[in-house]
Amino acid sequence: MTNQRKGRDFIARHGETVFNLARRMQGDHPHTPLTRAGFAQADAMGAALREILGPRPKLTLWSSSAGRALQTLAVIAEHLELDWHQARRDDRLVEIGMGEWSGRYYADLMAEVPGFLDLEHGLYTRPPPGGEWYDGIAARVSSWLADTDDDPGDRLVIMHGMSSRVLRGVMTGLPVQPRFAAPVAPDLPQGSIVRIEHGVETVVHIGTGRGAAPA
Ligand SMILES: O=C(O)[C@@H](CO)OP(=O)(O)O
Repeated sequence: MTNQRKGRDFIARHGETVFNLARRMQGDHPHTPLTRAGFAQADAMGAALREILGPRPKLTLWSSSAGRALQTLAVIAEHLELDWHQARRDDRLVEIGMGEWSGRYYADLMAEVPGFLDLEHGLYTRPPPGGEWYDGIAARVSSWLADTDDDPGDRLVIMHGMSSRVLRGVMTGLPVQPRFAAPVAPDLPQGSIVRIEHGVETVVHIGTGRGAAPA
């Protein structure tokens, strides 16, 4: 499926959190706060978007309902002189559900479940127990895309390492990767922003953070 929207979509991952810093898995955990590095990444994202869009752009603001995404959006909105309270949030934009792995340290899980992480792709090799798999993410982000297809003009969407890669994969029409059962776009450092227009992706800002996993 490719995106039918006429406007441009700017898609970014939230800034670094205390869990990212500690190499803990947060998944759909509702709130883990940003670190100072995370605020600096959000600050840089805001400045980059202001360079591209100017002050008070016509932009529909969307965010994952997770606190770390909303916190990142607050900093960006300040740069753009937009009202954070106008942002719309949706649970279909949250990070992969990590089930029993939620809150675990990557190092502990690597010792307990060797091979659970595909280090080359920065993705899991199996669904987390009680969690979600990439086809589930593709289904929920596709549902969000279908429901919001008639959003006017440009949009900014703040989400997460893995779920943003699946959304970007769906929007750019990448093939389903059998190993992951979903289309998954390449990983980008935390703090990066892509623009997708008519199904074509362009990286408009490269962040200084880490990749999706281990975060
Ligand atoms: O939830 C997490 O631990 C990571 C996984 O990639 O995602 P994010 O930090 O982007 O929310």
